[in-house]
Amino acid sequence: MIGCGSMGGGMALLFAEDGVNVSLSDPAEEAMDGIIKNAEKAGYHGRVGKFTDYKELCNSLSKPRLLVFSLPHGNVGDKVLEGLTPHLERNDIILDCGNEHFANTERRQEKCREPGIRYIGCGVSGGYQAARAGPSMCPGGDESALNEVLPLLEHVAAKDYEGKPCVGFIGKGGAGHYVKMVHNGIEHGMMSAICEAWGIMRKMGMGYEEIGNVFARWNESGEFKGTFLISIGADLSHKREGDSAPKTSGSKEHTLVVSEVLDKVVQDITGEEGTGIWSNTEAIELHVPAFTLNVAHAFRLASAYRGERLRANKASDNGFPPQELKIEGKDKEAFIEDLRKATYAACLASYIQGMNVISRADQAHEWGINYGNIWKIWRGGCIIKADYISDEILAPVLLSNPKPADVNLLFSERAMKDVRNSYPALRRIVGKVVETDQVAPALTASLEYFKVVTGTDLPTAFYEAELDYFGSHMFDKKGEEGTEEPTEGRHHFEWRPAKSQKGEYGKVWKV
Ligand SMILES: NC(=O)C1=CN([C@@H]2O[C@H](COP(=O)(O)OP(=O)(O)OC[C@H]3O[C@@H](n4cnc5c(N)ncnc54)[C@H](OP(=O)(O)O)[C@@H]3O)[C@@H](O)[C@H]2O)C=CC1
Ligand SMILES: O=C(CO)[C@H](O)[C@H](O)COP(=O)(O)O
Repeated sequence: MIGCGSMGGGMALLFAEDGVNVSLSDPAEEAMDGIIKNAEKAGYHGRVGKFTDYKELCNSLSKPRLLVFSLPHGNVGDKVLEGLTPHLERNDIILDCGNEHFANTERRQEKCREPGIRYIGCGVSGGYQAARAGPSMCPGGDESALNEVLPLLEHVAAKDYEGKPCVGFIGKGGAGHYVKMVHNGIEHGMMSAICEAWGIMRKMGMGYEEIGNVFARWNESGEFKGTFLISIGADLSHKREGDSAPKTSGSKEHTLVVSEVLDKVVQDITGEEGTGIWSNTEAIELHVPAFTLNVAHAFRLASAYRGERLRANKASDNGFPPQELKIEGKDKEAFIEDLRKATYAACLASYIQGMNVISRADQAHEWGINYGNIWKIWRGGCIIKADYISDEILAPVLLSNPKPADVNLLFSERAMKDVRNSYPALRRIVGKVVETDQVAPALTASLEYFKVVTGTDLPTAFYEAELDYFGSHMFDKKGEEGTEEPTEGRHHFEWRPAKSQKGEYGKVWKV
């Protein structure tokens, strides 16, 4: 295990628990000592050892060697690979379990081709708790190498509610890391919608624990049945300082922990993680409309700059704070039901947009993605696990052995039945949000998304006319054949001929 942080440490113990001898490598010796101590405590006697030298580390492994990376993305992995390569042999396998950028993965796969090292890019999900108990695993690259390690991975991976392992070959090249990256993009859309619903309930005067109880109910049945992010929302809402762990410094015993958390999401800016940036960049570069994912990302970026928000608040004479929402009795029940459906609609939008990014990339890179295996790995152990969405929305499409172009859930009558069913609630919630200045960027963007992507008469007609006016960018005309594809229009109108300041005409147009 190269990299013994929160994920690597958990996975090292997970492998040891499964009977595997694990050799650790990490610049921090105390991190390795901590893992060895925990392994001994758990009864995995002598199964975990530490190494500070790559040669000794590689000599400690049976052949073909399996090296698991759990490292920060970028240069670190390149340096580690460079250091290890002289001590590795043909057919050794690297299983990169970090959140690495797929282009780095493919570059390293290329580099490993000549020495015959097989490099698998394997996103893992579920956080550090799942690293210890069994994560969802998303491997891509050399299928023959994966087949060699699959029995081990199937043993340790998370299991879905039918006991099936949440791991399977995703596709060639960097496909595994790509799908994990988009998993995180979907995660961001869902987390944005869920926190927005939480913020709205707070403005309804609801207590933290009362909101937790609402999330617990949402998680029990209906469209949010078995949704990991909703279930942890329910759980965290009740956690108090000193309950199960020493209290956080400066906090009072028994304070609800969530009540003390500041409103900043910073890891895009600190560079700890890159998946949110990469998945949005990919959506834009592949021309996939991903309203919810893009806006969720911008929302967390804006949240990170607290100092700037404070200054802008002052400059704008206290900003535009959300008003209290006074909704009581039966109206409150109905409003919370609308909020549930609206939040679900935004989560569904996130899935639709994420799957569209994956299928577009699959077509571009010809990875031959196994969509049935995406369904399988997202069934359990991962952050976007959502039983209802998995069973009702994803299964009919992803298990039909679809061509990438047919993966678009917007074409699925089953998915669109849910969109139609939740849309009126989403509209009512966004209406209230606008009226009372609630903060709900992902919910609002999702409403716009569904309107736009199903719309057949968009105001972009006027946009196109203006583009042609100043840039002669051409346009298609209503009622013509062959206008469905995103190809350049066939008409230009000379809206205002170019003239010199003296009134002389410039370019002469053929019309
Ligand atoms: N945290 C999470 O929930 C999840 C994280 N991931 C991904 O898994 C990877 C690891 O994440 P996480 O465990 O949270 O991060 P950590 O920062 O906790 O762990 C990374 C570890 O790698 C070590 N490291 C740095 N350089 C080297 C090196 N040259 N050789 C060996 N080890 C090195 C670090 O040591 P030091 O601290 O001393 O620099 C650290 O112990 C990342 O790619 C992350 O994106 C994936 C899924 C979930
Ligand atoms: O990969 C993960 C989960 O799937 C990690 O938890 C990761 O740290 C989340 O970070 P980000 O919100 O920046 O994607």
